[in-house]
Amino acid sequence: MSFTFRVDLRGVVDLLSHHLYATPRVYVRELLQNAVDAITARRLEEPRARGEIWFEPADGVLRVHDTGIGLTEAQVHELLATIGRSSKRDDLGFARHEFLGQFGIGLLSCFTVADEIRVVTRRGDEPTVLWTGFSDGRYAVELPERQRDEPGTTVTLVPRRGEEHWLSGRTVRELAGLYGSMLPFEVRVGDEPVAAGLPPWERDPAESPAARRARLTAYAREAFGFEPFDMIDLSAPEAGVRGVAFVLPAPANPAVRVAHRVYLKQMLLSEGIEGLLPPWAFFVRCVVDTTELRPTASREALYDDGLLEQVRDTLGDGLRGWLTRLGTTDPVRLRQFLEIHHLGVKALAVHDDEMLRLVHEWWPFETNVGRLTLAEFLDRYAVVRYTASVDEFRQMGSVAAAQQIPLVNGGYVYDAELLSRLSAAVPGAAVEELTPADLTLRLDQLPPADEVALRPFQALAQRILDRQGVEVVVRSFDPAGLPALYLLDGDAALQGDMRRIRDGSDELWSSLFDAFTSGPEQRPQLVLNHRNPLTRQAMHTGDEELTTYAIEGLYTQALLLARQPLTPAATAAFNQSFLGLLTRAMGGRA
Ligand SMILES: Nc1ncnc2c1ncn2[C@@H]1O[C@H](COP(=O)(O)OP(=O)(O)OP(=O)(O)O)[C@@H](O)[C@H]1O
Repeated sequence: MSFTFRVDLRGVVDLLSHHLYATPRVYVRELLQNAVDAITARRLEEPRARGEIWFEPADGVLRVHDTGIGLTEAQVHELLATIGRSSKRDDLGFARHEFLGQFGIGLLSCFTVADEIRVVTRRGDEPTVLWTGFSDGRYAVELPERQRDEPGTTVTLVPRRGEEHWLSGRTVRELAGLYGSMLPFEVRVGDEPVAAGLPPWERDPAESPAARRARLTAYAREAFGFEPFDMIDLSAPEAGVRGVAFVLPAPANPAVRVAHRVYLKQMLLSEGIEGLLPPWAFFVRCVVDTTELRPTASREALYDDGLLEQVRDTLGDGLRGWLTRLGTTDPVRLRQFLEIHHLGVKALAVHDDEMLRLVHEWWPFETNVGRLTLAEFLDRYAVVRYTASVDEFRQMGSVAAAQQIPLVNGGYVYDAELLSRLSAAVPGAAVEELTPADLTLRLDQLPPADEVALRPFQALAQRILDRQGVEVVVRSFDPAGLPALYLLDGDAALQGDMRRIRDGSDELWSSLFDAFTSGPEQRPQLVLNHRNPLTRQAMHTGDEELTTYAIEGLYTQALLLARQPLTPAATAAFNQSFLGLLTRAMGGRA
């Protein structure tokens, strides 16, 4: 046996009117949309019919009149009284292309602000019908004596107590202007038209480029609250999309979802539509009109279907094309743009060769020979050697420069990723990562006789720095003024962190961290510079206590130069060395 679901009307009305829509403001949009659809339907039968929508806030209620197709009594029963029934779907239940609505629930949004909705409607020469709906789910249908003079519909909202302000003249004017000012019909509130002139996506052949720029700049200021760095015309004919992207004048946070203004057949759907552009395009805000993309029932989002995906790609291509054109037509401006939005462009270049070539050509990287683009760097030095972290660059930059190794800082967001795939996008570009271990290999070894002579010293130094988990190496390198160099590569840093966490955690966690730290231990290195007179002196003091202070002092100084944090053990070493050396300098014993 089968049964039919029963529905608690009061619950459904409450759910649809209060929980589907983000704000009561949208009731004006839903009324406008019904009026627009009714006029469209009428014009399918009478192409020259007037298209007028008139909001009349008066006598404590709001009336909305339209010159649309109207409804017969039978249609009123069928369409207004059945939740989910709509005249805007075809026999197979698909949304009809020419209408804005499709779900058969929009009118219910009025219950967010009204307790009672009255619809007086007339279709052709049929009698006028009055439908009255209440928020508790009841409705009544009457054939009033007084006939409408013309076909069309008037919807009257009787406000709910406490919600009267939503129906005030001021609010209605603001909301009708927001949602309806671009509509190709005459929309009025009281006696005032709400039209806002030429929509931003339209072009007027008589308008000069400068005048258009000024018009669009004013629009961006008003709609988005900023003076755009530039504007880009957008078009995706497959979905009837036309629009303008405004480039933000200041860096945007890539983690914040970007929302755009989307119009459907010239009526504003929402100011907060996400997902219209690819995620990397966080440096623009758009206004677009579409004829084909479909909104979800709340109209706060677009259906994420194949068509939207295609539109995303097409609009993304448009933005990418603007960027590459800027590189050829106005490089200075492109540099200004990159100063502001390099993060967005780099995010894009991680997957996009064309954008990577743009970064290669135009974005100046930090290097140990000054700021240079990768193209300039390759031109001069033939190979791009880079460090994968800012710390490594800080540790190695000046020493590498002294060894005639030009070095790029690849430590900022996306840079190492971009550098590692540069040769795929730029044929012939040679790229190599330089690790601290590579650098140590490039520093001069001591002559064998010196090595042998220094063995006792090195063993002592190693014993002292074992407490710090550091390996001691002696090399001879420039600049001679640098006594010691602290080198820590990424893997060693990670392993060190893991070990510290392991040692400070309970049994369960420490056994888990053991799994990560069980490989051969990679220790940071302290490279003592044999070319430095002070370091050389420290190697030959013949006084174990003084050597200990000197090694601890050189170690902590190298740590600070590498901008590494001082661990408790390093701080203790620093204190001991400093105080010990002071005491000795003043002629005492520690
Ligand atoms: N001003 C109007 N003139 C003529 N018919 C109307 C008017 N307003 C509503 N209707 C009729 O009532 C039906 C239900 O309207 P409602 O706004 O609830 O849903 P919809 O517009 O069909 O779809 P959606 O939920 O997507 O807005 C419409 O399909 C339409 O046939």
